[in-house]
Amino acid sequence: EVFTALADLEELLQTENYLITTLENYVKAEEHRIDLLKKYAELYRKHHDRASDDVESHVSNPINAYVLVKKLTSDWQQVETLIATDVSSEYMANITFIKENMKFPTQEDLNGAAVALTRLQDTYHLDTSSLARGELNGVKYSAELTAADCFELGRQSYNNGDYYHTLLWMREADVRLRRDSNDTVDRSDILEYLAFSTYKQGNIPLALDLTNKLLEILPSHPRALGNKVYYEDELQKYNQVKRKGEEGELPQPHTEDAYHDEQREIYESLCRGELSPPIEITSQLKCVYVNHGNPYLFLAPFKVEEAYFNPSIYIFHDVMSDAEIETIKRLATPRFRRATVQNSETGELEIAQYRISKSAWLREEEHKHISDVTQRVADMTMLSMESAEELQVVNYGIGGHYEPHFDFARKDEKHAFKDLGSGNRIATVLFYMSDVAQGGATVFPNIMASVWPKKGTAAFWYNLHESGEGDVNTRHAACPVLAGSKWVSNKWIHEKYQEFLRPCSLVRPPPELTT
Ligand SMILES: O=C(O)CCC(=O)C(=O)O
Ligand SMILES: [Fe+2]
Repeated sequence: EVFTALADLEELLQTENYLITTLENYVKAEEHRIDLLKKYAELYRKHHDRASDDVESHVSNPINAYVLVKKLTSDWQQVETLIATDVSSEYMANITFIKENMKFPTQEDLNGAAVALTRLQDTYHLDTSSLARGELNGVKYSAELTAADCFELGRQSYNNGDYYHTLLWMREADVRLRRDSNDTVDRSDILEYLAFSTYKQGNIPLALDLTNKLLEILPSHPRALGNKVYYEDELQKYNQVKRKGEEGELPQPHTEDAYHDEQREIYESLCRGELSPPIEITSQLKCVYVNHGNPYLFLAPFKVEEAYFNPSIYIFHDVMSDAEIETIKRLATPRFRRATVQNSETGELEIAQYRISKSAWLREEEHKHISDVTQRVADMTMLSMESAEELQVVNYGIGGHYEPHFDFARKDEKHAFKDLGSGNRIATVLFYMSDVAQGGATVFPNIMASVWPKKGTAAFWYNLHESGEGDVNTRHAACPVLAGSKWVSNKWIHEKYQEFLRPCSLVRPPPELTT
């Protein structure tokens, strides 16, 4: 599928360019054919009208008689041939070739792109009408959506059983249709989706109301007639129950659900940049130059900023050059696959809605720039790269994200990493290889920390406590990308060989001995 990475979407523009050219050429060919037919028609009409002025004297002339017969035999044959000429096959063959040989989106892509848009809408609190105007947080990025575009978003949501977004987008389609009645969508279709989704959301009176409106437009609409009876019945039953006072209590939210809702709220607020760590933490955070006593780093020490303290999250500035980034992107792009996650029960790799991006792995031997990056990670972290994984490159497309997760394997994940022989993922170094126009932060909901992508910087944290126990506070997520393209790469460092290397802190002196 193509919607999961921006790199693929760029190729779609090229496909579209070929399609447009084919369409233009087809239109030209058809126009030429129609022009010829028009000329024939005009000529025939002219001759005919002249003859009709005086029928008898016209046909009594032998030359005219000959011309008339000839026109209707051999000349007319040409007209028929021209009418029957199939200009379309050649162009259809062209289109088929383009679809088969170039990147082309599928129905799943359409669905994926629609789901991504509704996810962005929720996470970033974007209202439907601004989105339809092509605005993201007040910045106009794109053309307006038509009523038909909004209708399709509603239809996709409906097919996913998402009635909440169906209603939002169908209402918007309706508003836009009233404004621009030239649009290619029928109000009756909008009303039908609105009525059914409203019913699904439990509002029977409104569903009935909408169905009646639909019947005003199309009085014999078969489904609407059936639904009207059904809604009226349901409403009657409901009213009877209410009169008897048998109404049960409203279901109370399950406490576990409430916990998850709260977690989700924190996660999304962090993505919107509305939360930060408490002042007790932020007031202690430092920015320092670090050389780890490594003579190579004396002249160009690392610029390190703390994003959180205990667990420490470090931000290293300017640790990946533009040239390295270009190499990494170039090598990874042709190898991109939809990113997978490990099923914690079966150990199988599978695709999931909660992780949407494309990724590829790069080996050190492939390019000096890759091995340079590994060496830099060693210098930054002072850890051994002996047991580290290859470099994972990730590109996020429209609404691409990775919901809150741990990078380390939990105890119950028996199958966790293929190579647990090298121990668990002790640390993560996450390189940002692009700036992101809007959205796309890496956020840590347990500690309310966030790191915003900046090209050339890297985030570094330990996933495990010194005991080897997983640190639950490292739970983190990649927020959906709202505007722009997000490129990152991960270097996961494992426990093996780090026994004597792990420093207590990168930026703080060891605690002083007290007497
Ligand atoms: O892209 C990000 O900001 C985080 C990615 C991540 O957490 C992961 O790939 O494990
Ligand atoms: Fe992660």
